[in-house]
Amino acid sequence: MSLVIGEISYTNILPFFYHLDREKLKEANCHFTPQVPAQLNKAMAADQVDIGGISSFAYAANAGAYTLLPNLSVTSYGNVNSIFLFSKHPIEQLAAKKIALTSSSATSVHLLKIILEHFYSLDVQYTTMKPDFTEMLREHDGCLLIGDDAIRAKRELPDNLYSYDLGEIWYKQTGLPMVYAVFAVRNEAISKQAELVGTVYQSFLASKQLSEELNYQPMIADIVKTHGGSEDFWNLYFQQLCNDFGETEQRGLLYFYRLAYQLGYLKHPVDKLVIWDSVLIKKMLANNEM
Ligand SMILES: C=C(O[C@@H]1C=C(C(=O)O)C=C[C@H]1O)C(=O)O
Repeated sequence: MSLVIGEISYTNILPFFYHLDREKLKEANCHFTPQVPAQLNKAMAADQVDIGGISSFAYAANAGAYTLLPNLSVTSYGNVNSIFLFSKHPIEQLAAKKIALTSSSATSVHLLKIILEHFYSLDVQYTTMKPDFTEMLREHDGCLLIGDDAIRAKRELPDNLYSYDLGEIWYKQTGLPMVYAVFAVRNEAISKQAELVGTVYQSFLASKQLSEELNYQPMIADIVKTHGGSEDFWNLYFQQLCNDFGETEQRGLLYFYRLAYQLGYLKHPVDKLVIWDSVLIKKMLANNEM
């Protein structure tokens, strides 16, 4: 029995991974695979990754095959600070303009399309590219970057460019949080090895809780060393992200799915989320079945 754990290679997912007892999980035959979200989405759809963080859009595209893990997400109520449309023109003037989209995202590219099409009534031309800010803007009017690529570009943004935080726009337009990443597990992995899935789930939850209790220290000190930026920036970044997945976050996500379906980005409507039963998990733990 073994499980492949997908690990999004951006700092925003760190609260779930920083305090994991990786040695213990490796001894239990878990393997970690760090990749950008679009690659993890693909790998999970191809049965190469069993459990972990994926783009929330990828859950909707594979809803029948995956189950969501409760209380875990990467969400923002307003500014997300790492998902930006950078543009040579004000957003209202983007009709028929050319936008380069990062190839590492699934949620944010659809979020941008929904924002421009549904909220701004703009028809825009899109090209998908590797997340290279300079290359993307060479022949395009704007570009979408996410994660650490977006944080770096925003830090060094030339004065003549506009930047739009997609989390902020979504919240202003809908009054709802935006869920970028969810934690999912392939249904097959639950049916074959529920105990190990439970152990991994509890480990993610414990890491998240400890991260919150410690106010994201010392994680932030490590991030400053590896990614630069100030402690103040990262403190605010993690304070503004929400890692819960309760009723309001789920409502925001379902509204995103509704618009994605209406605009033709999802083949099937998703109006229900299948979430692993946390009561059952607790019972299994209490009975020492995990
Ligand atoms: C907040 C972010 O959320 C990420 C955005 C994703 C996407 O657009 O598909 C996927 C996973 C999240 O970790 C970010 O990368 O900045």
